[in-house]
Amino acid sequence: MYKDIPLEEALAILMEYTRPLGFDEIDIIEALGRVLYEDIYAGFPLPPFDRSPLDGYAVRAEDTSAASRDHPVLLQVNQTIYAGDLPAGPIAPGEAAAIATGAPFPPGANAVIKIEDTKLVAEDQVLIYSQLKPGDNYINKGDDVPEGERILTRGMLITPAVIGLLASLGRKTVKVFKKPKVAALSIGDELVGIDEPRPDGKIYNSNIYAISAQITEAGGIPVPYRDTVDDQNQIANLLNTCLQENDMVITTGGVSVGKRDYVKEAINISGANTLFWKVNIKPGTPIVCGEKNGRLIVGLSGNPSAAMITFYMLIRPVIQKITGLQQVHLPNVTAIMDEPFKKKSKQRRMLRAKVYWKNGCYHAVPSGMQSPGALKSMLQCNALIDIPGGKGPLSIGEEVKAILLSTNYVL
Ligand SMILES: Nc1nc2c(c(=O)[nH]1)N[C@H]1C(S)=C(S)[C@@H](COP(=O)(O)OP(=O)(O)OC[C@H]3O[C@@H](n4cnc5c(N)ncnc54)[C@H](O)[C@@H]3O)O[C@H]1N2
Ligand code: MOO
Repeated sequence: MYKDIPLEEALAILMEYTRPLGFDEIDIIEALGRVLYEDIYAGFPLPPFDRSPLDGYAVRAEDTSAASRDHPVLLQVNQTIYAGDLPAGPIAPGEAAAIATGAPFPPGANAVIKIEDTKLVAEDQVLIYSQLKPGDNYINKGDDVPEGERILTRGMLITPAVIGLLASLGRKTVKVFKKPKVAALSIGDELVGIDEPRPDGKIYNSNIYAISAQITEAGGIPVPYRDTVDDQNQIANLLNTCLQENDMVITTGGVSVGKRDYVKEAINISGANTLFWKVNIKPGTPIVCGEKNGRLIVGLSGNPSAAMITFYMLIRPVIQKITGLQQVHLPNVTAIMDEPFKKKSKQRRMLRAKVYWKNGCYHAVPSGMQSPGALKSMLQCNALIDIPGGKGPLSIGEEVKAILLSTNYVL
């Protein structure tokens, strides 16, 4: 078992035990936010035929070479092509085809003049008021996506644009990585459920809800369990149930050095192998991690903000890797402190902060009280300022590294 290890080392250990789970085939309409399991190749070009980008007339550009505002050219309209139609036939010299946006080009035409630069003078005669070059307003088949191109790749997050492309290629269903089931359980004699009365000295179990929401946000399926009291055998039994029924287990509370902090012992009793205890990061230091049959148990601090922050740094990338996502690391930016942070910190600290864009660069302010049990400061927190151990206090104007948790408030 490793003890007091750097954050990056803890993450590397967790990642080592993390594998994707296979795939589900689902309707594309259900696929937003899932991760592509398959590479997608274009079975046909997009657009699938040469087409007009405008409502107007398809012409031979050569026929318009003498056209101007004062001396329009008269062409014979030999057909009308609407979107969804096929051309009735080619156009010959001196002819034009009325054409709608998205309609296929007739053979012989090599440009489109927009309707505003023409005037219909009889049912089948049109005046052309400007010159065109071959290829003007002409969309070739495959201009957007050539046939055979690998347009989407395994491991990509499915966005609305991905869904649009799948539909353009006629895909009704798509293979996506399976979501992991992640057990969430909270440990502590002081906890009561939100549907129960709260006697003095007790607190509502908020972690189970916040952590479940973070599991969902990371792409997993949260499976909340009833909270459990500080009893090592009960915790161990519950851990084993959770391990059997889920792909991973997250607990909060009972990981420190108190007499009744039993999660470390319970991991042992459950038959899991302890991988590490304590990570060099404030808040959330006493995090513990075990593994049994390739499934991870991660015990986070009971302190609500500490649990959420260590979740962002250590659990989110793990769940995202199980969901098959290629890009799991949070982006970071350099920001300028707009308020001081007065504490010097022995350990590396993740300071809850609000980052925003001002005068051409990022700025940051602490987002409130930094005590590990204070939750309100997570409300406006869109970033964690990564302060190395031994550094601080931070003064106004100082440059810091800010790890972005979301783009809320950033712009
Ligand atoms: N003597 C020492 N004491 C502590 C140390 C230490 O090194 N020496 N470490 C401190 C640090 S750092 C942390 S972090 C906490 C971690 O404590 P635990 O993970 O054992 O958590 P608990 O003691 O069970 O709870 C801490 C705090 O959070 C509240 N809590 C717990 N569960 C929930 C929940 N589900 N929902 C809402 N709030 C919860 C709990 O009531 C406590 O107030 O230990 C320090 N102590
Ligand atoms: O590591 Mo703890 O969450 O700071 O008090």
